[in-house]
Amino acid sequence: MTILQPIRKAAVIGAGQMGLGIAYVTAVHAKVPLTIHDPSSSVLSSAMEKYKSLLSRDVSKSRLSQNEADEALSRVRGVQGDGGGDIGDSIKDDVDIIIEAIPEIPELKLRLFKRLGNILPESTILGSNTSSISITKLAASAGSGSGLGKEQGRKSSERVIGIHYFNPVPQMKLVEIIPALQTSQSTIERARAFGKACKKEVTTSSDSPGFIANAILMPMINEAIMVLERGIATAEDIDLTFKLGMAHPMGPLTLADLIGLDTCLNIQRVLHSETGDSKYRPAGLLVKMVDAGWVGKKGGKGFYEYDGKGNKMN
Ligand SMILES: NC(=O)c1ccc[n+]([C@@H]2O[C@H](COP(=O)([O-])OP(=O)(O)OC[C@H]3O[C@@H](n4cnc5c(N)ncnc54)[C@H](O)[C@@H]3O)[C@@H](O)[C@H]2O)c1
Repeated sequence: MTILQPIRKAAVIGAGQMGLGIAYVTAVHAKVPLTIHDPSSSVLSSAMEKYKSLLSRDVSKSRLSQNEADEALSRVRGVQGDGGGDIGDSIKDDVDIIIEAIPEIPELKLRLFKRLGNILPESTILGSNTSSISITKLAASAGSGSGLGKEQGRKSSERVIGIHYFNPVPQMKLVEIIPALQTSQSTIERARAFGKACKKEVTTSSDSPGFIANAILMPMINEAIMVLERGIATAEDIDLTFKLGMAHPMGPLTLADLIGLDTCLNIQRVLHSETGDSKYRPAGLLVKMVDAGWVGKKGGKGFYEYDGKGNKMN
Protein backbone atom coordinates (compact mmCIF):
# COMPACT_ATOMS: atom_id res chain seq x y z
CA MET A 1 0.00 0.00 0.00
CA THR A 2 1.39 3.41 -0.94
CA ILE A 3 1.48 6.02 1.80
CA LEU A 4 -0.05 9.24 0.52
CA GLN A 5 1.65 12.50 1.30
CA PRO A 6 -0.61 14.16 3.93
CA ILE A 7 -2.51 17.41 3.47
CA ARG A 8 -1.43 19.65 6.37
CA LYS A 9 -2.06 23.09 4.97
CA ALA A 10 -4.34 24.44 2.24
CA ALA A 11 -5.14 27.63 0.33
CA VAL A 12 -8.43 28.52 -1.31
CA ILE A 13 -8.29 31.14 -4.06
CA GLY A 14 -11.49 33.17 -4.47
CA ALA A 15 -13.73 33.93 -1.48
CA GLY A 16 -17.08 33.95 -3.31
CA GLN A 17 -19.89 31.54 -2.50
CA MET A 18 -17.91 28.43 -3.49
CA GLY A 19 -14.56 29.49 -2.01
CA LEU A 20 -16.18 30.18 1.34
CA GLY A 21 -17.94 26.79 1.35
CA ILE A 22 -14.74 24.97 0.40
CA ALA A 23 -12.89 26.80 3.19
CA TYR A 24 -15.63 25.71 5.63
CA VAL A 25 -15.41 21.96 4.84
CA THR A 26 -11.60 22.12 4.77
CA ALA A 27 -11.43 23.69 8.24
CA VAL A 28 -14.42 22.05 9.92
CA HIS A 29 -14.37 18.52 8.49
CA ALA A 30 -10.84 17.91 7.15
CA LYS A 31 -9.47 20.02 10.06
CA VAL A 32 -6.78 21.49 7.79
CA PRO A 33 -5.63 25.10 8.39
CA LEU A 34 -5.89 27.37 5.38
CA THR A 35 -5.62 30.83 3.92
CA ILE A 36 -8.41 32.16 1.70
CA HIS A 37 -7.51 34.72 -0.97
CA ASP A 38 -9.57 37.31 -2.82
CA PRO A 39 -8.64 40.59 -4.50
CA SER A 40 -11.70 42.30 -3.04
CA SER A 41 -11.40 43.35 0.61
CA SER A 42 -15.20 43.65 0.91
CA VAL A 43 -15.75 40.10 -0.45
CA LEU A 44 -13.11 38.82 1.92
CA SER A 45 -14.54 40.47 5.01
CA SER A 46 -18.08 39.39 4.13
CA ALA A 47 -16.80 35.80 3.59
CA MET A 48 -15.19 35.82 7.04
CA GLU A 49 -18.43 37.16 8.58
CA LYS A 50 -20.46 34.44 6.82
CA TYR A 51 -17.96 31.82 8.01
CA LYS A 52 -18.41 32.97 11.61
CA SER A 53 -22.18 32.89 11.31
CA LEU A 54 -22.08 29.36 9.81
CA LEU A 55 -20.03 28.24 12.83
CA SER A 56 -22.43 29.93 15.30
CA ARG A 57 -25.36 28.24 13.57
CA ASP A 58 -23.58 24.88 13.92
CA VAL A 59 -23.07 25.51 17.64
CA SER A 60 -26.71 26.55 18.13
CA LYS A 61 -27.87 23.37 16.36
CA SER A 62 -25.42 21.23 18.43
CA ARG A 63 -23.55 20.13 15.30
CA LEU A 64 -20.31 21.52 16.78
CA SER A 65 -19.22 22.25 20.34
CA GLN A 66 -18.11 25.82 21.11
CA ASN A 67 -14.56 24.50 21.38
CA GLU A 68 -14.70 22.85 17.92
CA ALA A 69 -16.13 26.05 16.43
CA ASP A 70 -13.33 28.13 18.02
CA GLU A 71 -10.73 25.74 16.62
CA ALA A 72 -12.36 25.85 13.16
CA LEU A 73 -12.34 29.66 13.31
CA SER A 74 -8.65 29.76 14.18
CA ARG A 75 -7.85 27.53 11.17
CA VAL A 76 -8.97 30.11 8.56
CA ARG A 77 -7.13 33.31 7.68
CA GLY A 78 -8.29 35.72 4.98
CA VAL A 79 -5.62 37.27 2.74
CA GLN A 80 -6.38 40.09 0.35
CA GLY A 81 -4.91 39.47 -3.10
CA ASP A 82 -5.31 36.94 -5.85
CA GLY A 83 -3.04 34.34 -4.28
CA GLY A 84 -1.11 33.98 -7.51
CA GLY A 85 2.16 35.46 -6.42
CA ASP A 86 1.56 38.99 -7.73
CA ILE A 87 1.64 40.26 -4.21
CA GLY A 88 4.81 38.77 -2.82
CA ASP A 89 4.37 35.82 -0.53
CA SER A 90 0.57 35.80 -0.19
CA ILE A 91 0.68 32.06 -0.91
CA LYS A 92 3.26 30.27 1.15
CA ASP A 93 5.22 27.50 -0.49
CA ASP A 94 4.40 25.07 2.31
CA VAL A 95 0.78 24.53 1.26
CA ASP A 96 -0.04 20.94 0.30
CA ILE A 97 -3.15 21.78 -1.72
CA ILE A 98 -4.58 24.81 -3.52
CA ILE A 99 -8.22 24.91 -4.50
CA GLU A 100 -9.02 27.60 -7.00
CA ALA A 101 -12.59 29.01 -7.01
CA ILE A 102 -12.30 32.20 -9.08
CA PRO A 103 -14.83 33.11 -11.83
CA GLU A 104 -15.52 30.60 -14.63
CA ILE A 105 -13.47 32.50 -17.21
CA PRO A 106 -10.85 30.37 -19.04
CA GLU A 107 -8.21 33.13 -19.51
CA LEU A 108 -8.35 34.03 -15.81
CA LYS A 109 -7.86 30.46 -14.65
CA LEU A 110 -5.17 29.65 -17.25
CA ARG A 111 -3.16 32.69 -16.14
CA LEU A 112 -3.51 31.77 -12.45
CA PHE A 113 -2.44 28.15 -13.03
CA LYS A 114 0.61 29.28 -15.01
CA ARG A 115 1.71 31.46 -12.09
CA LEU A 116 0.93 28.84 -9.44
CA GLY A 117 2.84 26.24 -11.49
CA ASN A 118 5.85 28.52 -11.48
CA ILE A 119 5.89 29.43 -7.78
CA LEU A 120 4.78 26.31 -5.92
CA PRO A 121 6.76 23.12 -5.29
CA GLU A 122 5.70 20.15 -7.44
CA SER A 123 4.31 18.32 -4.38
CA THR A 124 1.54 20.96 -4.00
CA ILE A 125 -1.71 19.79 -5.58
CA LEU A 126 -3.23 22.44 -7.84
CA GLY A 127 -6.97 21.81 -7.68
CA SER A 128 -9.63 23.66 -9.63
CA ASN A 129 -13.29 23.94 -8.70
CA THR A 130 -14.13 24.78 -12.32
CA SER A 131 -17.57 23.67 -13.51
CA SER A 132 -16.63 23.10 -17.13
CA ILE A 133 -13.17 24.31 -18.18
CA SER A 134 -10.65 21.77 -19.51
CA ILE A 135 -8.45 20.48 -16.66
CA THR A 136 -6.01 19.28 -19.31
CA LYS A 137 -5.57 22.90 -20.50
CA LEU A 138 -5.11 24.10 -16.89
CA ALA A 139 -2.49 21.36 -16.39
CA ALA A 140 -0.67 22.38 -19.59
CA SER A 141 -0.69 25.97 -18.37
CA ALA A 142 0.72 24.97 -14.96
CA GLY A 143 3.60 23.30 -16.79
CA SER A 144 4.33 26.16 -19.18
CA GLY A 145 5.90 28.75 -16.87
CA SER A 146 9.14 30.35 -18.09
CA GLY A 147 10.88 29.32 -14.85
CA LEU A 148 10.35 25.61 -15.56
CA GLY A 149 12.53 23.25 -17.59
CA LYS A 150 10.97 20.43 -19.66
CA GLU A 151 11.01 17.84 -16.87
CA GLN A 152 9.86 20.34 -14.23
CA GLY A 153 7.04 21.42 -16.56
CA ARG A 154 5.90 17.81 -16.94
CA LYS A 155 5.95 17.31 -13.16
CA SER A 156 4.09 20.57 -12.64
CA SER A 157 1.25 19.44 -14.93
CA GLU A 158 0.95 16.09 -13.13
CA ARG A 159 -0.28 17.74 -9.89
CA VAL A 160 -3.24 19.51 -11.50
CA ILE A 161 -6.74 18.08 -10.96
CA GLY A 162 -10.40 19.10 -10.98
CA ILE A 163 -11.99 19.02 -7.51
CA HIS A 164 -15.56 20.11 -8.17
CA TYR A 165 -17.77 20.81 -5.14
CA PHE A 166 -21.49 21.53 -5.20
CA ASN A 167 -23.43 24.54 -3.93
CA PRO A 168 -23.98 25.07 -1.00
CA VAL A 169 -20.77 23.21 -0.17
CA PRO A 170 -21.40 22.61 3.56
CA GLN A 171 -24.68 20.81 2.74
CA MET A 172 -24.07 19.03 -0.57
CA LYS A 173 -22.47 15.65 -0.05
CA LEU A 174 -20.68 15.23 -3.37
CA VAL A 175 -17.40 16.12 -4.97
CA GLU A 176 -16.49 15.29 -8.58
CA ILE A 177 -12.82 14.48 -9.21
CA ILE A 178 -11.57 15.17 -12.74
CA PRO A 179 -8.05 14.07 -13.65
CA ALA A 180 -6.43 15.84 -16.60
CA LEU A 181 -4.71 13.76 -19.26
CA GLN A 182 -1.42 14.61 -17.50
CA THR A 183 -2.52 14.03 -13.84
CA SER A 184 -0.46 11.49 -11.88
CA GLN A 185 -2.04 8.58 -9.98
CA SER A 186 -0.74 9.92 -6.66
CA THR A 187 -2.44 13.29 -7.30
CA ILE A 188 -5.72 11.45 -8.01
CA GLU A 189 -5.43 9.43 -4.81
CA ARG A 190 -4.51 12.45 -2.68
CA ALA A 191 -7.41 14.49 -4.11
CA ARG A 192 -9.88 11.63 -3.50
CA ALA A 193 -8.63 11.27 0.09
CA PHE A 194 -9.01 15.03 0.58
CA GLY A 195 -12.59 14.95 -0.77
CA LYS A 196 -13.44 12.15 1.66
CA ALA A 197 -11.79 14.04 4.55
CA CYS A 198 -14.17 16.92 3.68
CA LYS A 199 -16.97 14.35 4.30
CA LYS A 200 -18.00 14.05 0.65
CA GLU A 201 -18.84 11.12 -1.57
CA VAL A 202 -16.44 11.14 -4.50
CA THR A 203 -17.24 10.48 -8.16
CA THR A 204 -14.72 10.49 -10.99
CA SER A 205 -15.25 11.99 -14.42
CA SER A 206 -12.92 12.09 -17.37
CA ASP A 207 -11.98 15.55 -18.59
CA SER A 208 -14.80 16.45 -20.94
CA PRO A 209 -16.70 19.81 -21.10
CA GLY A 210 -19.02 20.07 -18.06
CA PHE A 211 -17.75 16.72 -16.66
CA ILE A 212 -20.71 14.66 -15.34
CA ALA A 213 -22.86 17.24 -13.56
CA ASN A 214 -22.78 20.27 -15.82
CA ALA A 215 -22.80 18.32 -19.09
CA ILE A 216 -26.36 17.38 -18.06
CA LEU A 217 -27.53 20.14 -15.71
CA MET A 218 -26.52 23.28 -17.59
CA PRO A 219 -28.22 22.38 -20.93
CA MET A 220 -31.36 21.65 -18.86
CA ILE A 221 -31.21 25.07 -17.19
CA ASN A 222 -30.55 26.70 -20.59
CA GLU A 223 -33.63 24.96 -22.04
CA ALA A 224 -35.74 26.11 -19.07
CA ILE A 225 -34.66 29.70 -19.78
CA MET A 226 -35.60 29.24 -23.47
CA VAL A 227 -39.07 27.96 -22.43
CA LEU A 228 -39.50 31.10 -20.32
CA GLU A 229 -38.19 33.30 -23.15
CA ARG A 230 -40.65 31.80 -25.66
CA GLY A 231 -43.50 32.67 -23.27
CA ILE A 232 -44.54 29.04 -22.86
CA ALA A 233 -44.91 29.37 -19.08
CA THR A 234 -44.07 31.62 -16.15
CA ALA A 235 -40.88 31.14 -14.09
CA GLU A 236 -43.03 29.94 -11.19
CA ASP A 237 -44.81 27.29 -13.29
CA ILE A 238 -41.55 26.06 -14.85
CA ASP A 239 -40.05 25.63 -11.38
CA LEU A 240 -43.20 24.02 -9.97
CA THR A 241 -43.17 21.50 -12.82
CA PHE A 242 -39.75 20.26 -11.76
CA LYS A 243 -40.52 20.35 -8.02
CA LEU A 244 -43.85 18.57 -8.10
CA GLY A 245 -43.65 16.73 -11.41
CA MET A 246 -40.10 15.41 -11.12
CA ALA A 247 -39.44 15.63 -7.37
CA HIS A 248 -36.48 18.00 -7.79
CA PRO A 249 -35.81 19.91 -4.54
CA MET A 250 -35.91 23.17 -6.51
CA GLY A 251 -36.81 24.17 -10.06
CA PRO A 252 -34.17 24.99 -12.74
CA LEU A 253 -34.68 28.77 -12.62
CA THR A 254 -34.37 28.91 -8.82
CA LEU A 255 -31.28 26.74 -9.15
CA ALA A 256 -29.84 29.04 -11.84
CA ASP A 257 -30.34 32.00 -9.47
CA LEU A 258 -28.53 30.05 -6.73
CA ILE A 259 -25.59 29.09 -8.97
CA GLY A 260 -25.28 32.65 -10.34
CA LEU A 261 -26.47 33.60 -13.84
CA ASP A 262 -22.98 34.86 -14.75
CA THR A 263 -21.56 31.45 -13.84
CA CYS A 264 -24.34 29.66 -15.79
CA LEU A 265 -23.60 31.77 -18.86
CA ASN A 266 -19.85 31.19 -18.60
CA ILE A 267 -20.37 27.41 -18.29
CA GLN A 268 -22.76 27.33 -21.24
CA ARG A 269 -20.25 29.33 -23.31
CA VAL A 270 -17.50 26.83 -22.48
CA LEU A 271 -19.77 23.91 -23.49
CA HIS A 272 -20.61 25.73 -26.75
CA SER A 273 -17.06 26.72 -27.68
CA GLU A 274 -15.39 23.46 -26.64
CA THR A 275 -17.84 21.19 -28.49
CA GLY A 276 -18.71 23.51 -31.39
CA ASP A 277 -22.23 22.08 -31.11
CA SER A 278 -25.00 24.64 -31.66
CA LYS A 279 -27.26 22.80 -29.21
CA TYR A 280 -25.27 24.50 -26.43
CA ARG A 281 -25.92 28.07 -27.67
CA PRO A 282 -26.74 30.17 -24.56
CA ALA A 283 -30.34 31.38 -24.29
CA GLY A 284 -30.65 35.01 -25.42
CA LEU A 285 -32.51 35.90 -22.22
CA LEU A 286 -29.64 34.53 -20.11
CA VAL A 287 -27.16 36.74 -22.00
CA LYS A 288 -29.38 39.80 -21.59
CA MET A 289 -29.94 39.25 -17.87
CA VAL A 290 -26.19 39.01 -17.24
CA ASP A 291 -25.68 42.15 -19.37
CA ALA A 292 -28.21 43.89 -17.12
CA GLY A 293 -26.25 42.84 -14.03
CA TRP A 294 -29.04 40.48 -12.90
CA VAL A 295 -26.82 37.62 -11.72
CA GLY A 296 -29.24 35.86 -9.37
CA LYS A 297 -29.37 35.42 -5.62
CA LYS A 298 -25.85 36.74 -4.92
CA GLY A 299 -26.75 40.05 -6.64
CA GLY A 300 -30.31 40.31 -5.26
CA LYS A 301 -32.07 39.83 -8.63
CA GLY A 302 -32.37 37.07 -11.21
CA PHE A 303 -35.50 35.18 -12.21
CA TYR A 304 -36.70 36.11 -8.72
CA GLU A 305 -35.84 38.93 -6.31
CA TYR A 306 -33.99 38.46 -3.00
CA ASP A 307 -33.62 40.50 0.17
CA GLY A 308 -30.23 41.29 1.73
CA LYS A 309 -30.22 37.90 3.48
CA GLY A 310 -30.80 35.97 0.25
CA ASN A 311 -34.47 35.17 0.96
CA LYS A 312 -36.80 35.06 -2.05
CA MET A 313 -39.17 38.04 -2.07
CA ASN A 314 -41.56 36.96 -4.86
N1 LIG B 1 -21.94 28.79 -8.04
C1 LIG B 1 -22.05 27.47 -8.09
O1 LIG B 1 -23.13 26.90 -7.85
C2 LIG B 1 -20.84 26.64 -8.44
C3 LIG B 1 -20.87 25.26 -8.19
C4 LIG B 1 -19.72 24.49 -8.47
C5 LIG B 1 -18.60 25.13 -9.02
N2 LIG B 1 -18.62 26.46 -9.25
C6 LIG B 1 -17.40 27.09 -9.81
O2 LIG B 1 -16.70 27.72 -8.74
C7 LIG B 1 -15.98 28.87 -9.24
C8 LIG B 1 -16.38 30.09 -8.44
O3 LIG B 1 -17.78 30.27 -8.50
P1 LIG B 1 -18.57 31.14 -7.42
O4 LIG B 1 -20.01 30.84 -7.61
O5 LIG B 1 -17.93 31.00 -6.09
O6 LIG B 1 -18.28 32.62 -7.98
P2 LIG B 1 -18.34 34.00 -7.19
O7 LIG B 1 -18.58 35.03 -8.22
O8 LIG B 1 -19.27 33.90 -6.03
O9 LIG B 1 -16.85 34.14 -6.58
C9 LIG B 1 -15.69 34.30 -7.34
C10 LIG B 1 -14.69 35.08 -6.48
O10 LIG B 1 -13.43 35.09 -7.11
C11 LIG B 1 -12.82 36.36 -6.86
N3 LIG B 1 -11.77 36.57 -7.86
C12 LIG B 1 -11.84 37.08 -9.09
N4 LIG B 1 -10.62 37.03 -9.69
C13 LIG B 1 -9.78 36.48 -8.80
C14 LIG B 1 -8.39 36.16 -8.81
N5 LIG B 1 -7.63 36.39 -9.90
N6 LIG B 1 -7.86 35.60 -7.70
C15 LIG B 1 -8.61 35.36 -6.62
N7 LIG B 1 -9.94 35.62 -6.55
C16 LIG B 1 -10.50 36.18 -7.64
C17 LIG B 1 -13.97 37.35 -6.93
O11 LIG B 1 -13.66 38.54 -6.23
C18 LIG B 1 -15.10 36.55 -6.29
O12 LIG B 1 -15.16 36.80 -4.90
C19 LIG B 1 -16.33 28.94 -10.74
O13 LIG B 1 -15.32 28.28 -11.46
C20 LIG B 1 -17.65 28.18 -10.83
O14 LIG B 1 -17.88 27.64 -12.11
C21 LIG B 1 -19.71 27.24 -8.96
